[in-house]
Amino acid sequence: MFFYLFGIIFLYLVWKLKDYFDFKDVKNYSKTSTPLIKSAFNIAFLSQEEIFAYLRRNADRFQGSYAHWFFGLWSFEICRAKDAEQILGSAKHIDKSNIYNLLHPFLKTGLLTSNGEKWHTRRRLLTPAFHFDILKEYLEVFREESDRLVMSLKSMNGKEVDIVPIATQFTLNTICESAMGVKLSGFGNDGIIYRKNIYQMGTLLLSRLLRPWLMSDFVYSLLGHKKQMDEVLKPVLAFTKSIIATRKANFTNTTIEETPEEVELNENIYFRSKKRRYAMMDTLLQAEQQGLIDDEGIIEETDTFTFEGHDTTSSAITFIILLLAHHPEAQEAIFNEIQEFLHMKDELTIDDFNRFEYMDRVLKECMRIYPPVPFISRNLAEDYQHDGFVQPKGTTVNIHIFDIHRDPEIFPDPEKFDPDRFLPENCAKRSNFAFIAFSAGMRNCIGQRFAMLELKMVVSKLVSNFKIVPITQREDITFVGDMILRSREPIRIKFIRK
Ligand code: HEM
Repeated sequence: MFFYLFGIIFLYLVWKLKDYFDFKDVKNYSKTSTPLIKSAFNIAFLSQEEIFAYLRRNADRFQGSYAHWFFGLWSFEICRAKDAEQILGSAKHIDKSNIYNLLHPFLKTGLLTSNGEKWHTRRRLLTPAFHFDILKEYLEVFREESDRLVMSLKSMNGKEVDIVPIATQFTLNTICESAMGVKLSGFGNDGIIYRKNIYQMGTLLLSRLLRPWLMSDFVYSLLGHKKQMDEVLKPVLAFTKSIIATRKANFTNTTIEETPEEVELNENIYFRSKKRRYAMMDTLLQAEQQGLIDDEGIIEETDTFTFEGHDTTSSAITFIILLLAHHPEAQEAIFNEIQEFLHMKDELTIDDFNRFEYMDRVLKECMRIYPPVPFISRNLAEDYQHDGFVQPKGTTVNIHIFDIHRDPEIFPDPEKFDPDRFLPENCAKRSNFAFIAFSAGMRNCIGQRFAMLELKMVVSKLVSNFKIVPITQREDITFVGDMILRSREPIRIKFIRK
């Protein structure tokens, strides 16, 4: 096996050496990190936490964006807002880089991973699923699930809890109900296995990404990694498939029962049925009836929404709670803001949530410090000039949201929690690309408003019912390199009933 591996790596390096000489311009660029063979091997076998730290060290060393040469692959690593603006603000560089191909066995080419015409068509098709009227329906799901979360935390009053699995279960419940219209409780242990295997997949993906010789499907399979990945993915893919089947059966039954007038009415409000709550998947099922998408398409989008819609929000909730726990003054200010809006009524409306200015600033500041998606990646559609050097067409550009959010020139004392950074007058002083937790430009997050509403609902319920007390200290957190921001250790919190 070792002999095989050595041979493959050697052939790969000889083949890639040509690229090194092709990229003459970048090679002379002073901010270039070119780990030589020995250190490149060290990087390839770094642990998840070491790779996260390595990237932060590089951002620090170059005090901004830099070029990176790693096993024959050139990439441009963006750590500053002005460079991110050049890429994300352009209508040209909208294609995802090859890194996303690693997600194909899981998400195929759904909205997150597709490019070109397919992406345009799907984005148009799915945008109505986030219409204001529909968000109102999701709000009810968020309310029910947040109430359930509060009940469960009350039963653990004052005890130390690890918030990570609690947040993940909450967000998986909400996405299953709002995206797929089914309650997770009806699927036994499937949700738990799904969550566990998504974590394992992240680890396997990173190890493939760090070892470029594994990019070839042939080599990946030859060395036995594909089998391992297939085993991890099997229950994940089966989980969404079974949910789609359940919803599909209901969808067909419901449409048969409706009168032509009802069908017309439902179509006008994005296929919402009066008989049951709308789910994002209904948009896809309706599109299927119109011949705009096939079975495969429904599966890839459902997998995409289930994954993107729960793991990101779970990371966001985890770190929002941690920061609130460390800032009782912010908990109190949010509570006071809620009281102003609750005046004379029991529950908050979608308009109230949209008017919460202070809470909005707190959530953004939390996602600035702890962006749930720490990096994204693009493929340059044409040559790109940077600092007098040309990054050639086809180069992978990695945009490190984590480092962009820590640029001390834009966010002085970046680790300090200061929601006032998001006061309108302060936002006006900086680039629109300085805070990009939801990315920006044409390929920004389609679920941004959905996510903000979910976060505001759960935060308002938690702050109204509990005093949130920290156990984990911020400086004790070790982050791991993954698609989503995760801590190696549990994040421990106490919820004390008010
Ligand atoms: C706090 C929560 C969230 C954060 C921080 C977040 C962040 C992001 C980011 C940074 C991207 C760009 C990805 C890239 O360029 O590779 C993205 C794209 C996307 N997000 Fe989110 N997201 C969140 C919640 C959601 C939710 C709740 C959904 C679905 C219900 C969702 C669905 C998507 C999809 C489908 C894309 C791909 C959009 C496209 O390429 O057209 N996200 N998100």
